[in-house]
Amino acid sequence: MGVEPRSRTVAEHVAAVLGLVAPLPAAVMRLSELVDARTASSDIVLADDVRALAPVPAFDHSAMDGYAVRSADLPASGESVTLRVTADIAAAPNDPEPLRPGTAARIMTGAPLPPGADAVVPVERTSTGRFDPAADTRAAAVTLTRQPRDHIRRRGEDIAAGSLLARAGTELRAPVVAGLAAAGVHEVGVRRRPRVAVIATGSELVPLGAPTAPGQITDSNSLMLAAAIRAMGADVVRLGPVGDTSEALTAALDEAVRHVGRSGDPGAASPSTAEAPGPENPAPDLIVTAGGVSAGAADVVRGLLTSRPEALTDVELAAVGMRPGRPQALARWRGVPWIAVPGTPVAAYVSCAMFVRPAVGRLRGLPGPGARTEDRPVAVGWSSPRGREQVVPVRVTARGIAPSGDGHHLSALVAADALAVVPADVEKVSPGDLIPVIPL
Ligand SMILES: Nc1nc2c(c(=O)[nH]1)N[C@H]1C(S)=C(S)[C@@H](COP(=O)(O)OP(=O)(O)OC[C@H]3O[C@@H](n4cnc5c(N)ncnc54)[C@H](O)[C@@H]3O)O[C@H]1N2
Ligand code: MOO
Repeated sequence: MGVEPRSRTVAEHVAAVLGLVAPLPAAVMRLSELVDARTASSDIVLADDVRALAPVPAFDHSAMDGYAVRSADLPASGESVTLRVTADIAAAPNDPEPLRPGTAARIMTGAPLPPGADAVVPVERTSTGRFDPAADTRAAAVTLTRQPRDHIRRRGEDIAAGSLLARAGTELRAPVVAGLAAAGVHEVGVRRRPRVAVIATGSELVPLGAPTAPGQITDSNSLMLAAAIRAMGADVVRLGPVGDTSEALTAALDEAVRHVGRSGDPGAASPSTAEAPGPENPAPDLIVTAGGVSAGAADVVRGLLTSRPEALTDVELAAVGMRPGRPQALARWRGVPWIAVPGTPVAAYVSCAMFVRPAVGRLRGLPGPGARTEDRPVAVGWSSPRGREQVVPVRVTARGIAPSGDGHHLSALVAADALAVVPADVEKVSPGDLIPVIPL
C-alpha cells in the first residue's frame, strides 16, 4: 500500500496479521523428551488429532483395598456372609486365578480383578476392619455384606482405545501429558515454540543499567515485550535498542534474521543458546519492533517502510481504530513477518496483546485467532472515544472492573489484572455494563 496509513478496525488489522504468518512445520517428538526439556511442555502444541492407542484403565481393577467377591455369594437381603479367603492380589505384576464360588480374594487398590469376581467390598466394611501393613493380618475367612457399589474400574471406561483424546491445537498441559502417557501414546506430532526477535527503536533509548545522558531514557519496551511474548509460548531474542537511522535499523533487522535461537528440539530452544547462523540456527519466525511508527521526523520504522528497500515486502501502514495503539505497521523483512508496534509503553503492550498474540498463536497452531476475552461487569465507569476501540488497564474485583489508573500511564498497566476492550461505538462505560476483558 502507499505511504499514507490506511484506516482500519482492530479486527481488520488482526486479519492482516494472521495473513502474514502461517503455522510452523510439525515434527514428531517423544512425549518424555518434551516434558523433560527445560521449557514448559504447555508451550508445545499438538499438530494433529491424537487417538488413544491403549484403553484406560488397561484392565479391570479394584478401586478399593478390600475383598474381591462374586456378588451372587452375598445375600441380596443385606445379611452378612462368611467366605473363605483363597488369594491375595497386590497391585503388582499379576495374573490372578479365577475366583471360585463361595470364596473371596484379598485385593489392593489398582490390582487386577480375578476372573469371576464382580464386586469389591472395602476392608473397613468387613470383619477384617483394616489391613495392617506392619503385621500379617491375613485372615482365613472374612465376614462381609453386599454393598451398594461394586468398586471396580473397568478396562477402557475412562478412555476407550481408539477414542479421540486431544485435538490438533491442544497445548501439552499437564493433564494432556497424563492422558497421552496413560493411553500409550509415546510420540506426538508437535509444533515447536516460535522464535521471535524483539527490537526497540529510538535514539533516546539506552539498555537497562547503562547511564542516561540528558534526553535519554532506559529501554523498557523490549524487556516488556520479551516477557509478554515468552509468556505466549515463544522463544525471544532482544536486539538493540537501535538509534533512529535506517542504517541502524537495517543492521538490527539483518542481525535478527541471521541470529536467533536454535531449531530442532521444540522443547529445548532457548535464547541463551543463540549461536552462529547456519542450518541449525535459522531465521526467526517473527520480528516485533517497538517505536518509530508515528509521524515524527525521526520515526525510523515508518521511514524505512516507506523508503522500500529491497529486503522489504508486503508493507502495510495502518491507522487502527484503537486507543492506545493507533499507528501500526506490518511487513516482511527478507521474508520474515514483521509486526511494528508504537513505542509509547502502554500502546506497545496493548498492541502486543491485540496483534502479536494472534500471530504467535497462529505460528504455534493454536485454534482461533485473537485474545480470549471474558465479559465482566463494570464497578467504576469511565468515558471512551467514539469510533475507536479503547483498551483500558483495569483491576478485577468481586464487584467488577475498575480502571487501574490513567490509561496512558505505565503505572496503570503495572497495577492491572486485565485489559478491558471497549467497543468503538461506546462513549460511556457505566457501572453494571458488561465489558469484555483480556485477563493478564
Ligand atoms: N503528530 C503526531 N504525533 C504522534 C501521533 C500522530 O498520529 N501524529 N501518534 C501518537 C501516538 S497515538 C503514539 S502511540 C505515538 C507512537 O509513536 P512511535 O511509535 O513513533 O513511538 P516513539 O515516538 O518512538 O516513542 C513514543 C514514546 O514512547 C517512548 N518509548 C519509545 N520506545 C521506548 C522503549 N523501548 N522503552 C521505553 N519507552 C519508549 C518514547 O521515548 C516516547 O516517549 O506517537 C504519537 N505521536
Ligand atoms: O494510539 Mo497512541 O498508541 O494513543 O498511544
